Amino acid sequence: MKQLHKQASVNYRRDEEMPGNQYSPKTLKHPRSLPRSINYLFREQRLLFVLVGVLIGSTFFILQPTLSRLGPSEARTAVTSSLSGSSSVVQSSNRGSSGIFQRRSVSGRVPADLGRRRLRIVVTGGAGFVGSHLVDKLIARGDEVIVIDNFFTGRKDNLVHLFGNPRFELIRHDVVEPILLEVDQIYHLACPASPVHYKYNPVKTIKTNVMGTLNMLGLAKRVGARFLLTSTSEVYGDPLEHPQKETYWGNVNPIGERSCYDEGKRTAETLTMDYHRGAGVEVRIARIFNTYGPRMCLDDGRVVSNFVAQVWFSSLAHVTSI
Ligand SMILES: O=C(O)[C@H]1O[C@H](OP(=O)(O)OP(=O)(O)OC[C@H]2O[C@@H](n3ccc(=O)[nH]c3=O)[C@H](O)[C@@H]2O)[C@H](O)[C@@H](O)[C@@H]1O
Repeated sequence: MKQLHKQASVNYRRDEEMPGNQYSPKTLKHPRSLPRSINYLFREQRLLFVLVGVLIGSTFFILQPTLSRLGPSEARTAVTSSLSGSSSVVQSSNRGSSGIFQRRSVSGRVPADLGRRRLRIVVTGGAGFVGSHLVDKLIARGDEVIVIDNFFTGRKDNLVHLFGNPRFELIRHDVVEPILLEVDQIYHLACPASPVHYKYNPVKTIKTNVMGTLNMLGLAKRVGARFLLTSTSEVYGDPLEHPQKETYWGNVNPIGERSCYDEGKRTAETLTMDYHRGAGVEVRIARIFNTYGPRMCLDDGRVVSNFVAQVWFSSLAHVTSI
């Protein structure tokens, strides 16, 4: 303590002894340095080079997001027409909003014939009867489609015509396991639909409806994708109202043989609405009634294919409840 005190007094004395003992701030740089740097910039056309660099950079960043979404040939068209001063641009609305794409005319940024932004879409159960037709529509519309299917009732034959298409991908995957993909929209169809198939392994049927739907809704929430569930008229069970309106809640036996499907789809609808209300996921539910058409198996077990098969093979049609 004594020593410290001593040192402090020594320092004090030294300060006193120094001539001109005032606080001297750091000397400022010479004011002439500013015009000198401007001079440096103007010399040898340096400023011109900087400006040209900025122009090239910003042109690249403006065009890059558009070009990366196009195929090589479309990108070439886009570049050519934007260079030649084409006068149309397509601007998409926010993902969270209505999702309808608005066409706006702004001079010379994006070419005229691009239409709306290409979407990346997952279709679960896309190898099935309804799913494969949906995939065809989406591909024809110009979108990128990823099909996820475990081929329980679906067939590769339904999609084989798309195998060479660069906008099409097929993944063998069971939706009861989570999967992470970057997509804009999810069409969730994976589920056996014919009574013969969904009663084959009822526990798996309800697991697909609950776990599969949870996984797909989780994905939709994570990546901000819009979600569509294909539900069924079976959610009305043995209806007491005819025809059934959307507001009708149904009459379902929760312990019957069909309940793995009926209650499974009802739970899937509940989950869908809870993700919408709780997590803000944009959702759609489509209750499909009886469908039929090309790619449906003759032994599918649903009412129309049953009639056709019976008429085809025995020229007699029986009406039985399955
Ligand atoms: O009409 C309806 O209510 C049904 O319509 C379609 O079903 P659909 O195409 O007619 O039936 P399938 O041809 O059997 O297609 C189901 C697809 O899901 C697939 N799937 C099934 C089960 C499973 O666990 N995972 C899975 O990917 C199947 O392999 C198949 O590709 C929808 O896929 C069903 O969700 C909907 O309930």
